[in-house]
Amino acid sequence: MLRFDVISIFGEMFSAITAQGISAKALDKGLYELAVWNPRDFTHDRHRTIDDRPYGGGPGMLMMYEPLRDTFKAINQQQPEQPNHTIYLSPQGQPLTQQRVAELATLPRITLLCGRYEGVDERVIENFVDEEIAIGDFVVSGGELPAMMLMDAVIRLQPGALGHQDSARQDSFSDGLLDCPHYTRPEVVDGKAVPPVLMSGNHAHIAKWRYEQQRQRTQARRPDLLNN
Ligand SMILES: CN1CCN(C(=O)c2nonc2N)CC1
Repeated sequence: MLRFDVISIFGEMFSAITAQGISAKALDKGLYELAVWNPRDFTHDRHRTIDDRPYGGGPGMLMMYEPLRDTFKAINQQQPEQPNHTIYLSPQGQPLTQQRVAELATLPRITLLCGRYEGVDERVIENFVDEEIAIGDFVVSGGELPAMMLMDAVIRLQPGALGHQDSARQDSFSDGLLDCPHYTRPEVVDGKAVPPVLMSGNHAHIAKWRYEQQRQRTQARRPDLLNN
């Protein structure tokens, strides 16, 4: 079973994936397990301090090294026999792709470090992080939402997570192309009809049309994907 260990000072945010949807059902089915660790539990001062000002000056605060070091130590005492892959969510990371998601989905164990403030002391990354991943070229308030997006993408690829295993295969990017258009009832609405091929019952024609739609849509919207 895939195990996620998440380091966050806002662990309650993760109810967004444990309480609803495919990720909640997958948790109930035992397709993955999740443990959330708060670095404040690894402090020793009255104020449970986990952040401090940056050396050299500059705006904001940084997450300090020692509470994170001690959190990693506690995590790595769990199931030490399981190889652990530690990811720091950060705008400085490699952009997350469906290909990387598929690779991550094969791992037995993933630790996700969710930064807050201006980030973490660089020595944390040097000593404990295997991979930095960016969820996009924009900045959000912390690593929790990026972590949940990565987790959701990985969880839905776990066998048994989706009602129909084909769903994951048909997703956008799963074959390097954007997804084709989809339609459901009614057949005609506001003067717009479902493409007749989809009503033909001819599965070969339908598959051909869908693939052609994927290629046209990818060429029009994301030609960069066609160079891979
Ligand atoms: C310290 N904190 C800054 C904000 N942040 C991100 O914007 C981010 N994470 O992953 N992809 C991203 N983009 C997470 C880390």
